[in-house]
Amino acid sequence: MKPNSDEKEPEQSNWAWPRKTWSFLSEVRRRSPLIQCITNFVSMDLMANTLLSAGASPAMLHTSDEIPDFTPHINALCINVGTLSSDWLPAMKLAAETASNLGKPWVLDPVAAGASVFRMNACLELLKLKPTVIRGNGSEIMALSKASVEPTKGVDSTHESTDAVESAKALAEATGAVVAVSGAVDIVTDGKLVVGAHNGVAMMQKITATGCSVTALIAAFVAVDQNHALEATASALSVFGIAGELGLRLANGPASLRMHLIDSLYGLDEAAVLSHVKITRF
Ligand SMILES: Nc1ncnc2c1ncn2[C@@H]1O[C@H](COP(=O)(O)OP(=O)(O)O)[C@@H](O)[C@H]1O
Ligand SMILES: Cc1ncsc1CCOP(=O)(O)O
Ligand SMILES: [Mg+2]
Repeated sequence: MKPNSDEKEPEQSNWAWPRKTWSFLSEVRRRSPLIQCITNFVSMDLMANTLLSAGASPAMLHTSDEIPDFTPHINALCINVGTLSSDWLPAMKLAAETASNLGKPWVLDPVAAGASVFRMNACLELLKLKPTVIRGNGSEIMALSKASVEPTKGVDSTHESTDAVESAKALAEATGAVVAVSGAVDIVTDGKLVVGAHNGVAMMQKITATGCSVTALIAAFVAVDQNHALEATASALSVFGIAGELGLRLANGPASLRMHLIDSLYGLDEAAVLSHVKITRF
């Protein structure tokens, strides 16, 4: 029986999400999309292991010298400005431009976007290259939406994701991207529809690079169906959150949660996904 009576919009009604999410995860496992990640030094290991556990194939290639040969063969690209420096930015732009020109999806993680003028300008230049999805925490999405540089707590958020709903909608409208704001509730919007993914546990914030890693997971989900980027994004956030929920049952703290989250993501089965996905209209 359906858990709600939203007969008019079966595609978006709550009962459809668990099946949709399972179908995305199954496709990632079946097709093992190749995901190029140009990411910060902190996140490289957890991001690559997250992608492998989900069934995708990560490649952390970041030099401009290789992009013309390699990027045309990827299924999606993840760009993360976490440890940005001026010598890395041209490669990020070249990879994003190559992906965009070839119609391949790419996802931007604007880590600490509002922390400096250099970082903000880099993010604004990357936005011009048409990311398919932008995923940040509340403070990052609010700063990027207003293009405002002001004292921040760096990579951590001082806002709830729900504080950033209007900023996320405005950013989605302005860029044409699907925008995701992570937090206790993960918000996902294309500028009109807003959905919330209610999975995850607070301790995930105590593991560095969980945000970076879920952005890469979004790239893997979008890679298998780029025409449904909003659904792919919400599904990836929900799956990562469920891995955190199941992982916490076995964990003693952040270090063991990191390990059990990866194991839980690897072992997620249909029954667990169908019974745990909590995605609703927001
Ligand atoms: N309070 C919370 N409750 C449940 N899940 C959370 C909470 N805070 C963050 N998460 C989850 O942790 C992951 C990283 O999100 P977040 O900490 O917001 O990103 P970032 O590391 O970029 O700041 C996401 O999957 C998010 O859903
Ligand atoms: C600590 C840190 N410093 C620069 S990038 C980075 C990792 C940030 O990872 P996340 O955004 O997933 O918390
Ligand atoms: Mg982050």
